[in-house]
Amino acid sequence: MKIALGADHGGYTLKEQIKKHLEGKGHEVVDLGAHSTESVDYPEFGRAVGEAVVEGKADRGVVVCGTGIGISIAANKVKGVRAALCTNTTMARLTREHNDANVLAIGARMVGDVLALEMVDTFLTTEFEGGRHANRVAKIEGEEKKGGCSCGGNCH
Ligand SMILES: O=C(CO)[C@H](O)[C@H](O)COP(=O)(O)O
Repeated sequence: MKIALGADHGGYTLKEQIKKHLEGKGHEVVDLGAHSTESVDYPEFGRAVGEAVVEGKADRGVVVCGTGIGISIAANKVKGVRAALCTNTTMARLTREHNDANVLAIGARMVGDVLALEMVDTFLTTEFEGGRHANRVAKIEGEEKKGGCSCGGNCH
């Protein structure tokens, strides 16, 4: 699989570990930064990963910041992104099975490295269940089309 990775300074070290882990398993990694622990702003990295996924430059994305919160919010601003902040492997599995999440968000200051790598593996190996969940994901996509304005999707 082709995986886009992004992190701020708080997530940089874990992002590097995830990169090594994924490459060791034969995945192709698209590393969209950051490239050091120098302080940076997480929104640009969340956006970069989100765009890579919706533009088909990566199959899925993983984003990391200190809590995982800011970078997941940023990634979710990109239309078509369903970024899920997870803190355990059950969430990582269920967000694939039920939400068809395409970006996994992790808080490097919140979870240990071993758990983080397990969540990544679970996220990448779990398929969307479809069925009743497909209707719900379609409704999320419908909300995106409305674009937060009153046009009903006509102006986009
Ligand atoms: O978790 C984050 C966003 O949700 C950031 O990683 C965090 O806010 C960075 O903080 P600092 O600049 O103090 O290292």
